[in-house]
Amino acid sequence: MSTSNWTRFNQHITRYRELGISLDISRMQFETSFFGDMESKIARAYADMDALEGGAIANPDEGRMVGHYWLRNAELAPAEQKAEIERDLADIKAFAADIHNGTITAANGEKFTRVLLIGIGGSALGPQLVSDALTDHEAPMALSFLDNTDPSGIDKVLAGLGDELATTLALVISKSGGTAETRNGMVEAKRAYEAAGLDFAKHATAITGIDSKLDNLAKQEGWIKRFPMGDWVGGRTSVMSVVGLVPAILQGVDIDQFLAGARDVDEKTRQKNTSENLAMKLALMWYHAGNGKGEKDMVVLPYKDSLVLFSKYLQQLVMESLGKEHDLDGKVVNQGVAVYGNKGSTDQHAYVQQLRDGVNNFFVTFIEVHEARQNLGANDEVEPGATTGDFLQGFLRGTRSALSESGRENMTISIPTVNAYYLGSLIALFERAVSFYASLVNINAYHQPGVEAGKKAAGSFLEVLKAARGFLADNAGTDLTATDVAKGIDADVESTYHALVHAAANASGINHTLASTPEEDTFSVEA
Ligand SMILES: O=P(O)(O)OC[C@H]1O[C@](O)(CO)[C@@H](O)[C@@H]1O
Repeated sequence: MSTSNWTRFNQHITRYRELGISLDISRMQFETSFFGDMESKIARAYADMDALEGGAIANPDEGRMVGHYWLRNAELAPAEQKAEIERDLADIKAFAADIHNGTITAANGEKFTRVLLIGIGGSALGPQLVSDALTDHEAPMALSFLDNTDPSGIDKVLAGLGDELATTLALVISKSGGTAETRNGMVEAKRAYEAAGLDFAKHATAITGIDSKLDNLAKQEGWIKRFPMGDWVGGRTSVMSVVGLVPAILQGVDIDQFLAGARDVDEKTRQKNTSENLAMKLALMWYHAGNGKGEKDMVVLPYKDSLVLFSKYLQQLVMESLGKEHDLDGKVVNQGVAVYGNKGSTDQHAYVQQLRDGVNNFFVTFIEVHEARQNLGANDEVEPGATTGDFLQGFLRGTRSALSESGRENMTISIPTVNAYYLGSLIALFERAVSFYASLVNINAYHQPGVEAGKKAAGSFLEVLKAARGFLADNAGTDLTATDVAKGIDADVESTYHALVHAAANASGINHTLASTPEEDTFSVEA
């Protein structure tokens, strides 16, 4: 390593010595003037964060406060929210104790042994990350997920539960209480419980907004429990609310430590000395790398299997927050930062070739975990003088050097180990970086207007599908093209074609005859 790299490393590593967390930005190629040039934007970002944490309507489009930082320090919250946070935390702990000790049992009187979490997006990604990162076969309850409306996916999970369904607690999570995928998962799960002779209500718990469709259903059917969600917690930042904490504690995760890790990072990154503020530095590096316009993608590479879902989690946190068409002044900006990655060194044998030699359209965030193995002293030498953990560190260092040599920017976040505390810390670090970055580029990070377009289009497609099936049935025995059907039901012809193909693939009575073009294909039902 050259002297200048070493000097730069010493200059540009920020260490929270008492927490054991550091950020090394020495391999990012910013000019020395960069931080000074950004000063006014930085000042605004700090002011925005103060206002947000102080209870301002930080999500103006939805007229909502943004309270996820209060979840780990209720003292900061307005009185009403403080009371809710404290009540929920006590309630979560009492509920978990009741489930674990058998005060609340399954309908057959036995203790619950498993959890089936039904949710999507922010109502699943956090629990998936926490479960994968922090639990193992010794967890008091195992967790399965229905996080899609894919029937074969649902079948696979339910089949995997088998007879254990009788002692499986269903946790249906939806902030809005009206998300189609989650509703469908719940309906299918309910059917499976009923098919096994089990009363779904006696196995179900809802986590949802007060008076949502789901809340009302759970109330009406007398589910075991309903945990309310405040509208001041966004889905993608809900992992430290009831959404993340209920499944976590059921699996034996130390939720107090999880919250403490986040609270400590919040505190450290609340102070306004940028050279000591890891979250602001992270946001500034995103700004620098992508020229404030997201021109470069963020590749997240944790060198630790237990963090493999972290980039998937960050995809929603970063991309749903920052991917916006308009800025806060209504100007079209098409902002965003794309995120991908899995884990090192595995990815070295997949796409790192392109990172090193191909198109330079990314920056890498390595996540280094100092502790190689919890069982220190295990005999894990794989050749004289080198352990598997030594290799893992070698590959991280090697990839960092190789990328730096070919002018690929990268930074490294280091943590001592993966546990509840440090997972909470990492999540907080990125949450705060997202908040800061949104201010640096003047966007609302807390709404998601773009998602609605796809939901509406899916709704229209289902209408076309129903009408197309009906039209085929009314014209049984006749070969019809998509154009014939589209005219008959007054729908867009391409949507009609896709609806007919889907209908034919999923019903034995509908024939699809392939011709040389989709236009000439015919569909029929037997008379
Ligand atoms: O918790 P809900 O309301 O079911 O929403 C699930 C996810 O759907 C989204 O609203 C996007 O469609 C996410 O923001 C959210 O995390």
